[in-house]
Amino acid sequence: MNDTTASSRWPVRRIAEAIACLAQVGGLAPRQVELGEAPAGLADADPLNFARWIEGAADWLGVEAEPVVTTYPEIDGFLAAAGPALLQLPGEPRSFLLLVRATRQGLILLGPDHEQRTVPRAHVRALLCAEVEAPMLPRLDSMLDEAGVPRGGRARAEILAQWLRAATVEGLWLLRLPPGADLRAQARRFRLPRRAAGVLAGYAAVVALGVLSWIAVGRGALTGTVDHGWLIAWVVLLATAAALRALVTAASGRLAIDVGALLKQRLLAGALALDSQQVRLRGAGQFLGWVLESDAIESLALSGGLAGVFALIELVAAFAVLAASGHAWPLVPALVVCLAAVVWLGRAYLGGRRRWTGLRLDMTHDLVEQIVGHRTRIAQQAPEARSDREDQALHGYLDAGARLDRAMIVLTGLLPGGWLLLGLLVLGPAFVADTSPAAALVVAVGGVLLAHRALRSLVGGLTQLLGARVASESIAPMFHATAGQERVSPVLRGELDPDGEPAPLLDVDRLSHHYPGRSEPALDHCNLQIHRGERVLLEGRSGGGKSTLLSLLAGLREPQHGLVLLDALDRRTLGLAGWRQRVVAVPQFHDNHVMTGTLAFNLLMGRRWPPTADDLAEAQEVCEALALGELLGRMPAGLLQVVGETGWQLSHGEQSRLFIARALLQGADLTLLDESFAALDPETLRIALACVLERAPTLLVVAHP
Ligand SMILES: Nc1ncnc2c1ncn2[C@@H]1O[C@H](COP(=O)(O)OP(=O)(O)OP(=O)(O)O)[C@@H](O)[C@H]1O
Repeated sequence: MNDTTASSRWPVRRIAEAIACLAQVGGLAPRQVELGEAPAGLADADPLNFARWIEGAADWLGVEAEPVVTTYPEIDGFLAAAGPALLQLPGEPRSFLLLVRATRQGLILLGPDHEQRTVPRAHVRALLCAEVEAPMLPRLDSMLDEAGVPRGGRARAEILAQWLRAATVEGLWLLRLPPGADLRAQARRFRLPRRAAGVLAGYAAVVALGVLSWIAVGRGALTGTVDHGWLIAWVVLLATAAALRALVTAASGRLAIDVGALLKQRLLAGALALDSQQVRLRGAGQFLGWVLESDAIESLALSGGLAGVFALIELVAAFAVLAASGHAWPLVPALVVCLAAVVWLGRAYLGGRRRWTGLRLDMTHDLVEQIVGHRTRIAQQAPEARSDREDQALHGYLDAGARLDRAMIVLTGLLPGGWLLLGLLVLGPAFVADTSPAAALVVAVGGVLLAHRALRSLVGGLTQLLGARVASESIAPMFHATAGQERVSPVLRGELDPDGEPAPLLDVDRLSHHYPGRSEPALDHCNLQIHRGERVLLEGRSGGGKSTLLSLLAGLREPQHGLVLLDALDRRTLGLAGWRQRVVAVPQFHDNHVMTGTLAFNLLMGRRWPPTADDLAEAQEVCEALALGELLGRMPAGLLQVVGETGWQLSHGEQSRLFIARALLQGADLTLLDESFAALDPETLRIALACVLERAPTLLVVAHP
């Protein structure tokens, strides 16, 4: 390691400070909170817990540390584009480099003295890859020596890249703002305000050049001074306007893509942060409606927003031209009246759009519910009664759609056309009576035409913006779902284990839960203690509240009364993410899902994604221990086989074991299984139970005798 790189190395003891400094230097404006020195056990924590602590520490600072696993050949590309990023150096003791950003000269690293230094990218790359390369080097070097090829040449690098093309480099984290962060901060990070101002200034210049070119044409035509030089000047003006317009279009396109990405990220984060119980209560149909609306909001808001702002610029130009035309009265007041009409009609359009969207969402909801319950309907509902409700709903929807169309026609068709007619009528007498100089009339007509174009863009943009507003009203819960998320200071797993009398891992004290609308509580003053290493079987009558208890223990529901403590800490202290890392639940079969994706993703989604090579090896091992090895052998792509609705179909018992494997692989302290063995034959049950007993550190199983 050269001196500069060595002096940029951060020890694990100062990792919290390192993340905070890097976030600050990287423009992520971290929260000003004290993290102090890393916990004593962090240096020796296993990689999974170590990674979780880093991600938790970043979260506490209000930034996101996204783990990255790159392949050996991709590491150069990663270093060239990453930053701010945390790079863990291989080997013991654990240490880090903080990559601020890449430049042409090399990588800018932030050192422990808070100084930034530029080091060659190759140095950092060599350090990160040393461990992966080491086993290959003796064979490679002797091969090169035998062939008489110098060891330092390109051949060595090329052969290594070939040999190690599937090898992975781990221990890399990108620091960035979380998708749920304040939108203004995110916009600043992408320099959106500055770029938007640039686009607007560019468009204003395009409009100004357009007006200037018309002034030039008008002057030339009216004064009869159309010569070669004049023509060239006019062409130059037009060409400049065209080139500038192309630039503005490209810049606004890029701006729209970045704003769209920001919105999408926010909505996705919101969707993931929604309370799962609430989502369930609303039903899949309403959720689908939200997803459709969220798709609409992006395109409507972006195209409408830009069109609207461009139209405002054109309107300002139109007012200026009309004011200078000598016909400011009555053209300027007439244009103001037209704008007032736009506002008034816009309000009517907004009301119609709300009604129409509401009906559409209701119909989407109903349709999905009917698809879900289709077989039941066919079996139980009289055929003649089946379409009554749909007919009524469709009628209402079509009626609302027709009204909305009428409002749209008035707004987008009649209004701009009406203005054009009005403007020309106002100027008509002056034309006929020849009372006004020709130049003034030409300028006035130009102003009327410019205002007509502006009005057309304005109403077009306005209808799209109003559509986006209505869509955003319907998906507001999804958009704001990330707002109230708790932040908790990171706690390293095992750090709290007391040395003396072992406290219970789980301590439930007088826990009660009452479902709304139910006369009896599902749980009433329930007490339970589970110590580390214990295996508890929970039996009880159907409807006795076992699943409710498990959902409370797993953090899927908030306790209404009573306490649930884990290692003597409550959920608020550990945070929802911290709680769910420590307690994993396998809900009843009908509440669990196989995602359409690879088997590996389905197994490791609760542990870490993307997975490391060790994660994949452990997933394979757990599958074999659960008697899924034979199934894996049959799958052509093994762990990478796509499963789920459109993929490889799994039997009931295979799915149950996939859910168990997913839970075991999460590496939680407490595993909760809700009738997970119900679908297994006695032999498979014996194997699966043995695997669970061996691998789950502490276990609570709900089962019927
Ligand atoms: N989401 C819900 N809303 C309202 N009531 C609910 C809800 N979930 C469960 N309940 C009610 O709470 C009570 C306890 O249900 P729970 O599912 O916890 O029982 P259980 O012991 O797991 O039953 P089983 O052994 O049949 O799975 C039942 O009376 C049930 O009807």
